[in-house]
Amino acid sequence: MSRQRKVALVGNPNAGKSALFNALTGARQKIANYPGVTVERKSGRMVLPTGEPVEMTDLPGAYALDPTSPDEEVTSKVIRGQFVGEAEPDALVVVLDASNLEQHLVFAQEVIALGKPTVVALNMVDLAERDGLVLDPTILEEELGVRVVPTVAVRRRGLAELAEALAQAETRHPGPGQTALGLTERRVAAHAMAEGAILSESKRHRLHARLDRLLLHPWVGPLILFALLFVVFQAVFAWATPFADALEAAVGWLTGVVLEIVPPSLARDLLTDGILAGVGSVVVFLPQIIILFAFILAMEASGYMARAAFLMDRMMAGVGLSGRSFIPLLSSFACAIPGIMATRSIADPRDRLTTILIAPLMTCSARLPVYAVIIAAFIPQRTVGLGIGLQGLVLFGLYVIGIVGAMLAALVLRRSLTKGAASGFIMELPKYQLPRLRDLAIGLWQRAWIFLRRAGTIIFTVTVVLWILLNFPRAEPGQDQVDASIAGHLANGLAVVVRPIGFNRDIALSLIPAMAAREVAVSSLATSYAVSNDDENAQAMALTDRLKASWSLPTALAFLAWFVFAPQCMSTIAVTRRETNGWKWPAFMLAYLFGLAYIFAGITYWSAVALGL
Ligand SMILES: Nc1nc2c(ncn2[C@@H]2O[C@H](COP(=O)(O)OP(=O)(O)OP(=O)(O)O)[C@@H](O)[C@H]2O)c(=O)[nH]1
Ligand SMILES: [Mg+2]
Repeated sequence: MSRQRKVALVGNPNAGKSALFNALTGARQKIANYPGVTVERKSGRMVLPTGEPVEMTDLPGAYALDPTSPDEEVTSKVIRGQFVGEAEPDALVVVLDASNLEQHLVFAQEVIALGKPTVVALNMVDLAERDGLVLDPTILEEELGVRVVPTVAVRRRGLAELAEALAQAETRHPGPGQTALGLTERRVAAHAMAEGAILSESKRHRLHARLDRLLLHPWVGPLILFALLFVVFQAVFAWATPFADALEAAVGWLTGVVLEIVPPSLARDLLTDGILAGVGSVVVFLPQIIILFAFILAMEASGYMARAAFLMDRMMAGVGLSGRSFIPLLSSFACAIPGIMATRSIADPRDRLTTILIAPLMTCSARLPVYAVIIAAFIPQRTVGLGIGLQGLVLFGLYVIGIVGAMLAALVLRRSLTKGAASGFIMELPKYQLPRLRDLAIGLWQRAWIFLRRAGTIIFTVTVVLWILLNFPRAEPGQDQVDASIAGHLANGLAVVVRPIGFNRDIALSLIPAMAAREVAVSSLATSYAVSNDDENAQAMALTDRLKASWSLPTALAFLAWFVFAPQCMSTIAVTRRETNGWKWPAFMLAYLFGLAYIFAGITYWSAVALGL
């Protein structure tokens, strides 16, 4: 029996390869409206109309077979069969953006010239039509010597024809006389071909040009971006509050039910103090996470995010980074791990290293529960004029401090350890699109699921282990259980180190387990308060009320400052080790971020005390 044949999807960034891959194989690869989304190859299975199953591979976008960045290198190696452990593809699907034909044809010619059985997917014909372009695929077929099938990946149009063409392409020999042309010749040919294939063109994209003039304006643009982000963080608090309150009430109610029906025992304590108080205190932040990601996903899908990258380019160049770093840094707002992986699209190694080192300063979504619980407890829920909520303002401020900290860190790094000139920015701007509700819903569902899965696995496990360490050995009568426990002893040791920056024993107790995941800081605070408090009435008390009762405002602010900088996440360190091939840089990252966290928490605490807060 012969092995299953392989088909690879190739094309320029943002052509719709991953969207086509998802449509053909039923996979759920991330797609977004900016170049450089896919940085690793991914495989799936599809069945051709002949009944033959083939293995489909989605590749990172590339501009040439001659790679200039690590993600392009993946593409180039896979296509040529030089990727270790991966067989050479038997056929290729070249994905073109029909509304950006001339540019995409440059790379398409290079790929077709390899002589493999190839089909061209003329994707995004809907956008081309919208822009008033009328295209003739048969003219392209003649010029390119391969089948050209119009598709709309996101509406599953043209998929059957594409599969049909693919089945035939596999049994057909590649066209004769396809000599590899140089870049300039291919550019000239691409221009001629695009000209020939475009039958007519209207001026409908004038509106978009006008929109770009506004959104990319040197000073109006950044203002709009700033205002937009401001609204996002206001919304995170204002809209989420009723839902978060309802979830909190539900957890409180459940705790009441357990206390009612389960007789007093250690098992009941584990349920109420460990699981409900601990994990429950994190899960209540689901609404905030969803609202934040709804904005991020909508900004990505509409094409605005790529404009934001353009706006930021100047500022990034100022600190020695290129706009290329924007997307990885942006991804780090969800989580530093995909962010650090996305640096593979940065060609310059020093650029890339700098971006990896500052990525953990972008506020990942795991910090949101920590920020939100402290803000809810210590920042009054009032407006500061013009209907601007103070809580949302503080949250916005924390994000801004993270960004400013990252830019300053980059500035210092680029003048010392990762010295070098900033490289140019070559990102093309995607077209504006209205976000599709279905894609938004899927994206939100995925984010919610990631969050809940973390709560159910890592946060759950760490909280239960902490609960055990907090409960043994048992306290003598009259002694506080936390003081008597193993965890309490460890925390008292660490407290000596963090007391100068205003941290109490309970905070010290939460810092070590929070290395597993930042949200654990919240669950371990909740659990330790629940364990040290035997009063059943107090057990139903919300974490925010307990915090208010036992922390001073300077301590709370210092805790926030700590979390802006502290590298409280093992997985980030692990992925940094993998991406930098060694322990040197992750060790450096840990040291400089903990150093910054300590210093800034200290400054915050002492300033707040001096101000009499
Ligand atoms: N209107 C329309 N949008 C599309 C079509 N195909 C893809 N898109 C959108 O175009 C954007 C880019 O799609 P992706 O599949 O991420 O592109 P890609 O080629 O995988 O990009 P990289 O991974 O960055 O190389 C996404 O916002 C998609 O929703 C299409 O046929 N029509
Ligand atoms: Mg992709």
